Amino acid sequence: MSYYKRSQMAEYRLWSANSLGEKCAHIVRAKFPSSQKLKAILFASTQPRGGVAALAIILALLRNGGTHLTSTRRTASYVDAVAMPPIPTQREQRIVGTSLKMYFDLPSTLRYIDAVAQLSSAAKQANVDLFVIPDFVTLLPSAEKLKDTDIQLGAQDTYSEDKGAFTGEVSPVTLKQTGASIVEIGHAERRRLFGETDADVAKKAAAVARNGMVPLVCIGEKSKSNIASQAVGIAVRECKPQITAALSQLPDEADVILAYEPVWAIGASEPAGADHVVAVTQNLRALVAETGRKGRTRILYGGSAGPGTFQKLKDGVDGLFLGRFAHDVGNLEKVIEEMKET
Ligand SMILES: O=C[C@H](O)COP(=O)(O)O
Repeated sequence: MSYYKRSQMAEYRLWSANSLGEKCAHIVRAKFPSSQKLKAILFASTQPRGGVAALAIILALLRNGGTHLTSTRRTASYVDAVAMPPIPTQREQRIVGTSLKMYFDLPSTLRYIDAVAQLSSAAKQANVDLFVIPDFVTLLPSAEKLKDTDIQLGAQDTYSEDKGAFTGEVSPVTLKQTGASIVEIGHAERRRLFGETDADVAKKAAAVARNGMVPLVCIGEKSKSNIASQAVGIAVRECKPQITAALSQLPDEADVILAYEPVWAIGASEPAGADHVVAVTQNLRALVAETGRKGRTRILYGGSAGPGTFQKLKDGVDGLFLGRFAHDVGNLEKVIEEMKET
């Protein structure tokens, strides 16, 4: 196969698979002169693990200023002469939302939903998708309050079967009927307190998609290393089976939201470090890219996030999943405003 054809195919692999590809290609296009761009793409294409390799190479290029790519012996001047087709650089629509967990009673939840409803036009103007996840009991009145807004309603969990003798569980069919369009599954608290496994979460993901809603799959590492270089590897290793299990049960074209929440950052005084989150989420994006799935995958960060967090993480995530720091609706408003500016 000609170098031209191979480089085209390599670039196609980078940008057609998903937003990781788009972002990688964009980085290469923006940062490097023609010969290096082509070499980077060609080099990535020769690697056994496509997207992951591509990302590693591109990150390496960014670190060393684009001067160490001469190991692509086969590229040479032949490739330098090739003109590449335009690369799409569109980013994912940003998204922010909050789960109330079990913090509020019924009247407080309804007051909260009223306040969130007021943010609909701000979110629209900022081009940010906004969602809110109250408890099950408050879903119906919340849906009523949000019906004239663009705000999406979510549920905090679901059962994996549509109907039957499952006392105490809530069917995804019923959730859909309330007006919910997002269902959170696999939160660290459910995994820890209620023993949910990756297999349970995967079945729930399938149930959510089967009923026409988007699964918001929570993932995150329990272990924390103080050695930064090790911490990223640990996180990716722990998150990988969580993602793989969920995606394995989802139709290829189903949309999914992954909420990356390091377990040790949930309920803390501050979010995980930005370098850590960006490195981990870029790796997770590469993992998803490897699957070649067609559905839209957006990645959020959660864990003590609030105003000021998104700006630091925007190279890795498409948005935030807020907890306590959104209990003050003013903070949620600030986050939306910040997403508009970044
Ligand atoms: O569901 C949200 C996350 O678990 C984050 O909660 P948090 O911000 O209160 O730590």
